[in-house]
Amino acid sequence: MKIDVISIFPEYLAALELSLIGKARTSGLLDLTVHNLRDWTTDKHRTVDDTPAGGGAGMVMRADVWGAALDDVLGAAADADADEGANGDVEAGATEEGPVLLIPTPTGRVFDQRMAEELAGEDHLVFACGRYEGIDARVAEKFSERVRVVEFSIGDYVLNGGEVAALVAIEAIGRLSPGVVGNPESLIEESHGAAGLLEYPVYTRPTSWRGADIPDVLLSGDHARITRWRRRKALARTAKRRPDMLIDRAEPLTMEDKLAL
Ligand SMILES: COc1cccc(COC(=O)c2cn[nH]c2)c1
Repeated sequence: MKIDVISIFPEYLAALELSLIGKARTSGLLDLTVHNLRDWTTDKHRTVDDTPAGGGAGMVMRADVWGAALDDVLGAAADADADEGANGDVEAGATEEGPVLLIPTPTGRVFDQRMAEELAGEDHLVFACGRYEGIDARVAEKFSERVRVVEFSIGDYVLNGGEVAALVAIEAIGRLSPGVVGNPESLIEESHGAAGLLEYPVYTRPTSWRGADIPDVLLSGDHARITRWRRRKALARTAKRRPDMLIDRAEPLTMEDKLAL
């Protein structure tokens, strides 16, 4: 998978050189490049923003600078000159192939494990990290004529820029890419995973710690019993903390599940 990130603070993305994502980059599993948006400016001061049309506080990021950067980074898929059909119509919008342009924004669709799974199957992701009051709306509008554009939010709060949201999404997506996580098994029982429940509580040595012991069942060696216990704990935790996850389930609850609630 190829990932490009465009930001005025490329050093913010240095965390992607560490740990699993860092190893995936070294091994070539993940081809990740961070770009400085200012490299596409043409003025002496390398200006990327201007005052908001219609007034208001703060600054807005310029469409011309973002357009130049995205034309380069998205490559052929986003060629600015539309290919006209025989009757002169501009070719219809974005296709299911080609790169996906991802824009972190408080106004976006909420990023969740489903979206991470969908995006993990893509060949090329381009993250446009906005700052200030955001990016000129014509950028998402015009590029959506050429590529798939996903404006996404990582939660209902406002950050100073999209870099942190891009780090969250890249980690959530990257770890699902084949080969990035050593043992794919560990991806199955996770919270928000296939079971559609929060994960059960986990324990390890020491067996006894400050008067609290590991639940006996986990030391019993009876794997069927352990599996049942873990399912019951996952259900109880989900019912208590995220009852919304028990409604409209892809995986309906079994009778044993319902009895455990
Ligand atoms: C592109 O326009 C803007 C405008 C304002 C802030 C940001 C940074 O993203 C967030 O604040 C965010 C992302 N998910 N939850 C919050 C982007």
